[in-house]
Amino acid sequence: MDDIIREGHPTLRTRAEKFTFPMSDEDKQTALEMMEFLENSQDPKLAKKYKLRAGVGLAAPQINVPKRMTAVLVPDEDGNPLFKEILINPTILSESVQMVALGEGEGCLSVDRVIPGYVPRHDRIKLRWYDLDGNQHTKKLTDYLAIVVQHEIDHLNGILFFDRINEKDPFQAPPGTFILE
Ligand SMILES: CC(C)(C)[C@H](NC(=O)Nc1cc(F)cc(F)c1)C(=O)N(CC(=O)NO)CC1CCCC1
Ligand SMILES: [Zn+2]
Repeated sequence: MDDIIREGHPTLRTRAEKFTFPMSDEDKQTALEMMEFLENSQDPKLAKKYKLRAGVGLAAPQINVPKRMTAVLVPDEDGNPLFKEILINPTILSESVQMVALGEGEGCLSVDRVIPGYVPRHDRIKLRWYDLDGNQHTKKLTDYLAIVVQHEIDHLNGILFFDRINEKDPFQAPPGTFILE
């Protein structure tokens, strides 16, 4: 997974293709490797050894695979997986009017620079996705987990987090946006 493409690579600005089922073994293998990358990046020893930033999400376009799949691995305070899923053809069925933004802004595994500013996102979303076997799942997500998933789905649509930062005033978010510290 050291072949994470960086900002400037055209694949990061393309719309990824939907999967049809059954998925090829190759695509399933790629999905599992994406999750393995996140697990390794969150292992302090391995992260140190391979100089990895602890990743919580990775979208296939970031490894130059323009297909609609993303791995999400969000740990809880004890480091146990709060949400660990490979999302195939994820779609947001509904989203709250309430907006949220991380107080410290966002970064990206494909963006090697710090871009300050609030990234306004929906605080609650109803997510639908398929797993590697083609089973359908639906789940309501809130706060940080909702932020991660929206960040990853943006990658499937060629959107990067800084596209959503207010250009005139980076730390101005839409009125009522909940700032998550
Ligand atoms: C860009 C990077 C800083 C590596 C970010 N990591 C991250 O948020 N790590 C983290 C946070 C925790 F709360 C607990 C923990 F264990 C690790 C990340 O993976 N991403 C994913 C990405 O770039 N996907 O394409 C960026 C995040 C910004 C907001 C949502 C995802
Ligand atoms: Zn990213």
